Amino acid sequence: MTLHIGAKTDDIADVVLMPGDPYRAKWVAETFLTDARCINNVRGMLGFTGTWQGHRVTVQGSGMGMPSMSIYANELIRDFDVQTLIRIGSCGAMQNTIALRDIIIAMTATTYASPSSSIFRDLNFSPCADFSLLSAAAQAAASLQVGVHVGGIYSSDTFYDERPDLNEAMMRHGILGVEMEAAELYTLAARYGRRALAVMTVSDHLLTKEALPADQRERSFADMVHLALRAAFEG
Ligand SMILES: O=P(O)(O)O[C@H]1O[C@H](CO)[C@@H](O)[C@H]1O
Ligand SMILES: O=c1cc[nH]c(=O)[nH]1
Repeated sequence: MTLHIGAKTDDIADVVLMPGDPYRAKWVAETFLTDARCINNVRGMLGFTGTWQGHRVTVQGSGMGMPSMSIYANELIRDFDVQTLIRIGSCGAMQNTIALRDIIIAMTATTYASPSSSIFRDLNFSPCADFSLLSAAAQAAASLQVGVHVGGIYSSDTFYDERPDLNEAMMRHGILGVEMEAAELYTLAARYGRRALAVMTVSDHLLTKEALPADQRERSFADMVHLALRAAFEG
C-alpha cells in the first residue's frame, strides 16, 4: 500500500491503463475485463484489476493534470513495479483534419511545464512514447472504423488557458491535440525504464468548438480502450 493507492503489491498487474477519470476506469473494468475487482478507492481515485483475453490488467484513474498523474505513476512504478503504463484519455483536437471521436496516438508530448521540468534546468527534454507500444497501437488502428492520427500532442497544465498564443503556436507546429498528463507520464517512464503510451479520444475541438457531453467522455470510448489493450499485449 502507498499513500494514494490502497492495494497490496500483488493486486496490481504489470500493465496499467490510466484514464484521468476514475469513473472511466470503472466503466473500462466493467465493460472490458473479466473478474474485475476494485483494488483502490483512496480519495475516490478508483482502480480495478481483472483479465483481458487471459492477460492481467489494472485500470487506475490518474486524476486531472500532471501533478496528479505524477503521484499515481510514481507509486505504480516505484512501489508496484508496473512495467507498462498506457494513458486512455480525452483531448481537444487542434487541426482541421481531425474530427470529434477520432483517436490520437501521442508520439511526443510537448509541455510548457511539468512536475519534472526542474530536473532538466537549461534543457528542453523531449518526452516520447515507447516505440513498440506506439507501433503496435498504429497497426491495431488499421482495423478501426474511426480516424486515427499519430503525432505530437501538447500536455498543458491549464484547462482554462489565459495564454491562447500557446495553443496557437502548437497548432502552427502541427500538434494534433491538447490534454493534461502525457508529458509527465512519458518523462517518468523514461526515468525508470518503463514503457508508456498515451492514446486519446477527441472529446472536443478547439477550432470547430464542438464538444461531447460528460457522460460520453466517461463511458463511450471503446475503440480507444481496444487499441490500448491490443498495444499492451501485442507491442
Ligand atoms: O479525460 P481525461 O483522461 O481526464 O483527459 C482530459 O480531460 C481532463 C480535462 O477535462 C484532463 O485530465 C485532460 O487530460
Ligand atoms: O485537456 C483537455 C482535454 C480535452 N479538451 C481540451 O481542450 N483540453
